[in-house]
Amino acid sequence: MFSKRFAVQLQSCVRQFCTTKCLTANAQAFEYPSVSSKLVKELQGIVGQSNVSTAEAVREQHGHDESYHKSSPPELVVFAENVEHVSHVAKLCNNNNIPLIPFGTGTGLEGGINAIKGGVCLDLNKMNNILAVNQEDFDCTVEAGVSRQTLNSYLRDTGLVFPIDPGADASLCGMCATSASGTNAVRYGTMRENVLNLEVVLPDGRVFDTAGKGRRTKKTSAGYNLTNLFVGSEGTLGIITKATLRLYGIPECTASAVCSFPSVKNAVDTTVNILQCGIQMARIEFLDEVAIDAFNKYSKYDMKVAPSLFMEFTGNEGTLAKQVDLVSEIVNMNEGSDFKWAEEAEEKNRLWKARHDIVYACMALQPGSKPYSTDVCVPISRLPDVIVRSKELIDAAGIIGFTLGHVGDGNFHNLFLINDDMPDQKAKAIKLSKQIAKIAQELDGTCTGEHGIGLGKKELLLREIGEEGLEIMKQVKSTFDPNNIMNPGKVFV
Ligand SMILES: Cc1cc2c(cc1C)N(C[C@H](O)[C@H](O)[C@H](O)COP(=O)(O)OP(=O)(O)OC[C@H]1O[C@@H](n3cnc4c(N)ncnc43)[C@H](O)[C@@H]1O)c1[nH]c(=O)[nH]c(=O)c1N2
Ligand SMILES: O=C(O)C(=O)Cc1ccccc1
Ligand SMILES: [Mn+2]
Repeated sequence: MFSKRFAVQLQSCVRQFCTTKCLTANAQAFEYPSVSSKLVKELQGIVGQSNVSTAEAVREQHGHDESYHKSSPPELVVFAENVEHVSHVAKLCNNNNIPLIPFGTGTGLEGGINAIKGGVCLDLNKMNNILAVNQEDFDCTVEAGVSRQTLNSYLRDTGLVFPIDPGADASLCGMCATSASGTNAVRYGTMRENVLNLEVVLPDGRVFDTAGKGRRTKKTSAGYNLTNLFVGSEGTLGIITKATLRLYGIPECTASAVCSFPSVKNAVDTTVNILQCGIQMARIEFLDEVAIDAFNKYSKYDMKVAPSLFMEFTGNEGTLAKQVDLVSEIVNMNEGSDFKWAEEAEEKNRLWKARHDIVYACMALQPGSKPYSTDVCVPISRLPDVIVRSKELIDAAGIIGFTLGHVGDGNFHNLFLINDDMPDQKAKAIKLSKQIAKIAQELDGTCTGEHGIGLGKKELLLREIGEEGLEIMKQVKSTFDPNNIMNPGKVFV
């Protein structure tokens, strides 16, 4: 019997021996072989010449997401048009030990698409058909490249909506891959609660449906939950080529409001009180005074520069009025003031768009900067503690940090502005981010509520689930991806 170590050495010798003409010089430094011109021709044979690009601009565009992580362009980009393309490309890469990185829309915030080990980026945007909308069953099935806004525009006349809203117009399968959520998870949950089935291509080319072909039930007890194994897998297990998603009726009535508080603690305590009273809210968002200042300047508002809550209520006329009364009472009890209501649809849309633009609002304060984000989530009772402590750390570090987030879920972000010309900012942001994640973990929370592990939080994942947990995750990965070609270098230390 060969020992495992010997087998790995042997594999690496074979790889080196097999490496033919390289496309990029720096790919030589990686443990994976470079993409040979022979392989390029084979890929062109699968997807057609026009669907393979080695152009510098295309590679660069696919080498980074919206995070602070430095760009790592893939050796080439392949555009798939259908699941057969995906299957053949995966198999070819697998047989040649070439890294394969699925690409949605590149709006991720943890460096998930950066090709740090070289290889092939598989862009799925050309697979953009909405395959089914079952109005009477409240579900739909979309191909990998369909974005959230495209789906919702398509649904406009049906009275239905796909509500999960990370702000960015991300691909829905990318949102599955990162287990995205956003402002209205309080009411609708995250991607985990809203995916009924996924079509997945494994690295060996097999295509399968995680809940069984054509299944689209709200409930199932049939075996392991393979669907949710792929939700949040960040491209490390296989390629999601189709998603069957839950839809919701647009609520009869919606009301949005903002209000201000004398301190961060008052605002967060209000959130905790509202949730502990069991009041059904659609969104409860927090912005601290630094974020409100950026919000006012960028989106032309004149809110009081103070810690604030943005809320959304949904229901019918009767239920809505009761909720609003109760929440107003809790707000007053916590010294909240300056209640402002957005009633017209236009006004509400403007308010929530401005909330979603907050990252750009903060970045506008330091043009050319990139956002460095924390993304912790804690049990709701621990939220005041972790937010107050994180703000104290930020003040002590002498760096500009914005605090905002989906406090109704116990999930919040600190945003630091990173300018490549100011290395001390980056060092401070990295240190703070780790400190805050560790505080969250100590308070029974997680280092990421919605952005994922990607490149920057691998150590924190180990800390969160321990050596054994990580080892089990690695075993799961090797079952699906024994050659470790799927998005290597991500998630696992
Ligand atoms: C301004 C702004 C604001 C926000 C956010 C981004 C930005 C720019 N996000 C983050 C982002 O929108 C979210 O992570 C999306 O789910 C990413 O979807 P993309 O299609 O862009 O995936 P992207 O292309 O960035 O890929 C992300 C990861 O998923 C993998 N992947 C993509 N498509 C795949 C597929 N079909 N099969 C397998 N793997 C695949 C990739 O390999 C990578 O690891 C966010 N998020 C959030 O949850 N809440 C929020 O509030 C926000 N807010
Ligand atoms: O706005 C949000 O809720 C986000 O998740 C985006 C984000 C990006 C960078 C820093 C903080 C938040
Ligand atoms: Mn968020």
